[in-house]
Amino acid sequence: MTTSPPDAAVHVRDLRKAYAVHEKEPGFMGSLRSFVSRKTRQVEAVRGVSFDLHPGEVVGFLGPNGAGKTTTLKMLSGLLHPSGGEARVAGFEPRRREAAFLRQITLVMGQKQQLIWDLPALDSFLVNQAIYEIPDDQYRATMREFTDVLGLDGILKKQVRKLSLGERMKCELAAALLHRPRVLFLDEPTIGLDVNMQESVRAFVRDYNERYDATVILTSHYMADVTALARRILVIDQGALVFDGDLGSLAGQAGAGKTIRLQLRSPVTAQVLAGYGQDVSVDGLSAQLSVPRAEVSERAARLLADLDVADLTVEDPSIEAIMADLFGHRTPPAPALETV
Ligand SMILES: Nc1ncnc2c1ncn2[C@@H]1O[C@H](COP(=O)(O)OP(=O)(O)OP(=O)(O)O)[C@@H](O)[C@H]1O
Repeated sequence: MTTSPPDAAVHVRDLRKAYAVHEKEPGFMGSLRSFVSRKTRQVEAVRGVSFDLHPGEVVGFLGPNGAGKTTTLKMLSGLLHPSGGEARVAGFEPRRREAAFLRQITLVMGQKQQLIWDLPALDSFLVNQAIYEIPDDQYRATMREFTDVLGLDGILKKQVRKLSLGERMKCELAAALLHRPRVLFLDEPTIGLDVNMQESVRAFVRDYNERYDATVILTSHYMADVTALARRILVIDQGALVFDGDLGSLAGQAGAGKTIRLQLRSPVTAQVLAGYGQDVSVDGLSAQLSVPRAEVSERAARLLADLDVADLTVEDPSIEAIMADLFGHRTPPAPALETV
């Protein structure tokens, strides 16, 4: 067993999880056969993941569908027992689910809800106040703060079932953070929300992180969440950590090109620009193209020399482009808006 660095908020070494999956042929005969002899297959969802997070760090946890993100977060919050390896969160072993540990963490799953459906959110908050033994003055202060940052005025006394998806998600977040946890596991916290609501959730998470120096692990299919909140990125693929670093290095590793944006003084066709780079698009006197990272200066110099350019800017590739480079067709599109 390794010892965790004394200041690590999250310490993970060689963490593993294998699920036993029962397999059954389709149809009635399949059911009969599986009744007589049951076939079991091991799915290695997480295969030896290691990382450390220091207090206050916000990391984006990315990977294609089925990579092992949710399984890792469930192990770190103690909902699943690892098949091997070691995890410590805020100094606790998550699998023991000690009360003192549960007071330090929260797990928010955008697809699941903890609020009581038929009651106003305020009632669920009071239940959480009792469960986490939050003193009255702290409860009132936190409620004031969350109401302010999340704009909860006017929705707390409505039945949860009557709230819009975005209003409900705001209440879910407030309920999950009411006990002021120091470590946040946020699994798709903005899923299905419209762009404004996604921005409110991001602003809330940013504010909470700064106010309480909270450590945050965030998974999201909306890359804007990740770029807005996280400086460090962990990428998991088929249960293994394949990247740990900043966005710029991830772009370098993925081999994604840079984007050159042009403002032209006289029109140029896409065919002409195709001689300078790829993924060319032209809209009147504006154009953009993608060029290999190592050749940015040479291509930019040629464009400036050959064409009548009013302005030229160079941008890093979007994180969507990076993930597409890394995982190609396995990268899921952002989910469609959910209706409730
Ligand atoms: N309860 C379970 N029983 C069996 N297999 C499971 C179970 N939960 C997850 N898996 C499998 O483990 C693997 C990892 O799943 P996990 O949900 O952790 O991935 P993920 O990265 O969160 O994916 P997504 O982005 O689609 O939510 C997948 O192959 C999945 O099918």
